[in-house]
Amino acid sequence: MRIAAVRLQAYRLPLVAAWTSALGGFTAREGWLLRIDSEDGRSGFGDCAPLPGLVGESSAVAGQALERWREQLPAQSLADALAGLQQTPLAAQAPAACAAVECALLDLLAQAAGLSLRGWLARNCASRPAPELTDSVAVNATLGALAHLSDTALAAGISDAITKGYRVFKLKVGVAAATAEASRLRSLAALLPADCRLRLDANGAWDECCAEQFIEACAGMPIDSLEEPLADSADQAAFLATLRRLQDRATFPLAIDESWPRLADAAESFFSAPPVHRLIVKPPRHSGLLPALALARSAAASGMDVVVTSSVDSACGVLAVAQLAAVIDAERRTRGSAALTHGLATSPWLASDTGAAPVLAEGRLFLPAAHGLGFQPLDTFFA
Ligand SMILES: O=C(O)CCC(=O)c1ccccc1C(=O)O
Ligand SMILES: [Mg+2]
Repeated sequence: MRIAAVRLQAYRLPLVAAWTSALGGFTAREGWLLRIDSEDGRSGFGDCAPLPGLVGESSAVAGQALERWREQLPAQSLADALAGLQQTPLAAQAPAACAAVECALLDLLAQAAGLSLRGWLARNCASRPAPELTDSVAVNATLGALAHLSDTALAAGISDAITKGYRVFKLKVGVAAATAEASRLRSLAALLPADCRLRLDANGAWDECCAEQFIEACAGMPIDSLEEPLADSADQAAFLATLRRLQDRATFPLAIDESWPRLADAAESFFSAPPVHRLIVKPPRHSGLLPALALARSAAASGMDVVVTSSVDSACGVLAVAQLAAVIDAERRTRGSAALTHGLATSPWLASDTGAAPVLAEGRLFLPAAHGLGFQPLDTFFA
């Protein structure tokens, strides 16, 4: 099956409230929806919305890469386009753009095979025998930055999330003083139902001393995990050694998220003795769903937990990551472990979207039954 046309549509989606973290924030998400039409009249979709410093390349680099692919892809077969995608230097230079192209190609291949995208991944790329998929994945509620929530707003946010069936609540920390944040968390933790946990993300806010103080202060609290406790350092060996020391002291998993790209070159030695217990996987950072699945499998084989998250992405981007989460969960269950909770409940942060976002209920994200990705853009896109 050949590619007939490639179309791009830029978008800007305002948030319902400002997103803040130790790495700054944003009030809107900007990116492109990519549509690839095949000669048989089907359309596949991909989302490209990098967040420089957090996920992927700059917008300028992403835009140029998407233009290049728009010129190069027509008349290629889907299989050739997919096989060639990771071979070009553009794949590493523009991982978010590459992920969008890959997603649209996989959408078309899965539709042509009469399979959901997760079904296609499970059949073509996952372990043998193909793991048994579920149609929903557990997700955390995404509450925002602790420092920017009043006690009242925080209590209301948690109680609303509990009503909606969430059991894991994600909060950004590292915005105010670490000791003050830890003592607020302690008061909050005392009010949580027994089966609920806090998932924290410092986005690299702290030096070793601060991180250690925070982690000590959290001892005994129902913490699911803490992402990126440690500020970037030019000395990679020292960074990893400090993370390892912090993980040894913590009673909960520490997670690597945005510092992965600097560690990826030494992935083999990293996975031979992982310094932390958890890796956050974001396909637009890793050039697509297939490289992200390969990375997730390396991490899982090393004993790490793998959590996939979106980055307040549009419905198209969230669906792609959620399809991957279903496959990662299924493989984890075949190893006898319970599925983890993923960071995919970000759509409520968007005041408008590119299409229908996946249904969130009972603390889970429900995947569409449709063949392919299951994304349909609003009529205003590609009009
Ligand atoms: O995981 C979630 O629930 C929300 C995702 C999230 O925290 C995030 C959103 C945008 C950019 C970076 C991050 C991050 O995990 O650091
Ligand atoms: Mg994070």
